[in-house]
Amino acid sequence: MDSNSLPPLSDSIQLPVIDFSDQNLTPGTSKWDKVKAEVRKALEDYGCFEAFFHKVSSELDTSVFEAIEELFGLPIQTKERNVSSKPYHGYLNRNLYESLGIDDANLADKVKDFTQQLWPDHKNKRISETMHGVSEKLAELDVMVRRMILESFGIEKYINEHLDSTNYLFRMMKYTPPPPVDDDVETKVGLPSHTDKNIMTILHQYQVEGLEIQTKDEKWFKVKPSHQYSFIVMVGDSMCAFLNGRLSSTYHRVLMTAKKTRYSTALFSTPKTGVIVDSPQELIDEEHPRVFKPFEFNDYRDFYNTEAGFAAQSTLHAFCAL
Ligand SMILES: O=C(O)CCC(=O)C(=O)O
Ligand SMILES: [Fe+2]
Repeated sequence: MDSNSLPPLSDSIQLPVIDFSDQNLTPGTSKWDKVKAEVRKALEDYGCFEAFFHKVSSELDTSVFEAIEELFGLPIQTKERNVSSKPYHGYLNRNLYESLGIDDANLADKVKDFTQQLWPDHKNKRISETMHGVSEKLAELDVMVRRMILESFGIEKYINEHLDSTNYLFRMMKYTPPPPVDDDVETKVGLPSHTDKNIMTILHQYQVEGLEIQTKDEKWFKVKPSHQYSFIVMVGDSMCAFLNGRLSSTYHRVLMTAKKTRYSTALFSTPKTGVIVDSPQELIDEEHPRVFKPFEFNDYRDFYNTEAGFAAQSTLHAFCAL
């Protein structure tokens, strides 16, 4: 989370809304090409957009919300059993922010391992099926978006290799409202300003707002989704590096201006251990010289976990700019 001084409270922004709910949204169709152009434009302008995605039904959304409330309601000693060897993958608890993580959340057995950590006796099948169900659906959205991005840059021949080189982390977040007496902006920070380090992120907030993004002119805006069931899709640093800087990752943060507990979820597509994040030669030429040195994602995340990495204005530039 890069250090940034905090400006006054922000206005709202309506991000471009892109509809992924057409059953016939398949590669090669005119509908696909239209949505692809919208995705490219929104990501160039904002590094993120709002997606409508009917495959996560309102029933599934409600089940996820109930499951999250139940998970965070567990005793802290139980939640602390959600451990991982990778940083930012297990249980975290800082100030207003608490979060739990499921690695490989699109794989049923891995989600069962997670619920077994928390409920060793009965594994909580209901919750594991819900979390696996939503992760699987959101992974479909992630694949569509990434396919569109690669096609739009004329590098679709790398799509299978690119998809095979990533896995999915699903995180659930809980933000507690700050004490009502204190009106200092700093005490409202749920999550400080940062760019995501992974490939793409799909965020969902449950009714209580708080997510803010920084636009290219460095102004902060509250994200106001146009619909309760929509998702915010964001470019992460690894996608930025893979595309030789052609799309930028978005600075975002959570400010707890609401007086209610806020829950959110995120599906992160992330380079697998050992994968080198590098731009295809097609994206490097005289007009677009190479911007970043190739890197192994775990080294990048480890750098972010150091004092220098955390303090850097841009972790990506501090780590691997040429
Ligand atoms: O809770 C949110 O809306 C944002 C979470 C986030 O930015 C993150 O987990 O990286
Ligand atoms: Fe983030």
